[in-house]
Amino acid sequence: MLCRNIQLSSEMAAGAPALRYPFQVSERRIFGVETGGSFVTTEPPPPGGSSVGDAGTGEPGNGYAGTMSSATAAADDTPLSTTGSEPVAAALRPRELVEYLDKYIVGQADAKRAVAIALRNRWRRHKLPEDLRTEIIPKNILMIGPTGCGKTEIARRIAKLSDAPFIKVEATKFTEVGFHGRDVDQIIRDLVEISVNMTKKRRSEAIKSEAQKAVEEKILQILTGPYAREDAKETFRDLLRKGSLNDRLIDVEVPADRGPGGLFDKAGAGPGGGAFAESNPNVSMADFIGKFSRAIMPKRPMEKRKILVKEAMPLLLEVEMEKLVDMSDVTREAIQSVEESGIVFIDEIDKICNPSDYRGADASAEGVQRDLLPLIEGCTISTKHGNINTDYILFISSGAFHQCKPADLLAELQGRLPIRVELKGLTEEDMYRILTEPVTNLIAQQVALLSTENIALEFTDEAVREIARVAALVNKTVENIGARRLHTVLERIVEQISFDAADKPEGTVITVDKDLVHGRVNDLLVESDVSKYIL
Ligand SMILES: Nc1ncnc2c1ncn2[C@@H]1O[C@H](COP(=O)(O)OP(=O)(O)OP(=O)(O)O)[C@@H](O)[C@H]1O
Repeated sequence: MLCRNIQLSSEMAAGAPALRYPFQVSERRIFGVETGGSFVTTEPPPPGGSSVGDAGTGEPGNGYAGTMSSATAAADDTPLSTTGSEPVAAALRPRELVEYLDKYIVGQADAKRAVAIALRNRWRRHKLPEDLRTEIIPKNILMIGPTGCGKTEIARRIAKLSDAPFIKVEATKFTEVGFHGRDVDQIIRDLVEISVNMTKKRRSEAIKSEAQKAVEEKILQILTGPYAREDAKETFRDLLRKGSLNDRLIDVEVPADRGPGGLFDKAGAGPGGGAFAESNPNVSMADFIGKFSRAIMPKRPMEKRKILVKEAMPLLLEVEMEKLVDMSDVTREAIQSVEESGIVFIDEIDKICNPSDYRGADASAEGVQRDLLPLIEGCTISTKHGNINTDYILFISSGAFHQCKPADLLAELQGRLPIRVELKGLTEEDMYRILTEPVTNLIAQQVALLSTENIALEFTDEAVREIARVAALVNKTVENIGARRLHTVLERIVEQISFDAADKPEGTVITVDKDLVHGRVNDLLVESDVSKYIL
């Protein structure tokens, strides 16, 4: 492919203030290499596979030089669980779980280990005889570390890996002062909703191809009649699959509240003109889940209508899926999944805790701790899907503990958070590693985004180091928001490129080098008041 190499770096740096950092030309490593016209990445080995672990432990930068596709990111997030009650991920050894986490999160070894052990303990507990199993409660975790250093990310990743229902809440939401005091039981109710949706989605995915087959048969029967010869039917099947019959009108029985002029508006992608109408039966799962959840409750009236094949397909698919997924099974599985594998992440727990020498009258903070206690100790919460026992839910609490210490929490709560792990603040070197090592790191994401416009975006190693340096500096001088700073700095650097990309000729190569980074952020660094608002 012909690549027009635009030295955008010098173009953009031309108007930039004089460089204040003497920079040496060191090894010039380019990140984001074009391969055969598209960006691809080395597929990370499957979590739990024997080869887990290279990316997290290799030389910084190796993990992403090159390439990435959005498909990779999706594949990587695929959970391992299929069974709900005993997730496959829990069967991974702690070492493997840590190696998996290493692919996404830099450093924070203690926290990774603690979470990996907690997950493994779930698996161990399942192996025990029932009388002993009921005695063993999860060892909840207290993560202590500054904002943006990876606390939530560790918990979220492990939940995703094990397909466990996961919820993050801010403890401060429950303070009694003001008008917005919330009922802590709502945490569990929300978790159940999440679990029901996950289970529905899992089950729907599992039966989707079966449902599609049934729809195909139904439409073929309408088109060819009940006594058609097999070979004629096969010809029609071919045409149907190719979409050649999409605009044929057929008489079909569909739910009365669907179809043109029916319940779905255009935004809802109804067959009256939205995405459904344009698509074939490969309805997006998200679309389907939304419609499906409305569809499954009461039995809906059906009506015979004359509609196009392409309109009938999604409607019939809905009906078939409705038949195949049993909602009472979904609810049962969802509840079991919450009770056995649910993870509740309570952030900012330090904000509902008063320092021991505090003499004020803030009863609300302690009140919230008292409210949370039964949940964490184990109790039964009633939800619209049924009662939930919280005994075996894993609670991970976290906080920076700048103003107070874990010992200032209620003694009972401390007892329920027996595992303490400290996460470290991120250094400049950590920032560099975060930019380069995780499989879906920020640089690879930018490269992938622009590759959709057939633009090859490259970052020199020096540029990446400079981004890390700037992020660490702004964190130090303005406010420490941890790795979140990388987003703001990087966005500022690529903003112009992103804006112009769609107007560039295909195959354009854009190189971000140290000069370009300076040009974009240097002025902000000089005036920390400005950087406070912009970075
Ligand atoms: N050590 C790390 N490695 C890779 N990415 C990280 C790391 N730390 C933070 N990040 C990224 O920074 C963002 C914020 O991290 P996270 O949500 O884990 O913060 P946190 O420690 O839970 O802070 P807070 O308590 O403020 O929520 C996420 O996008 C996460 O991926």
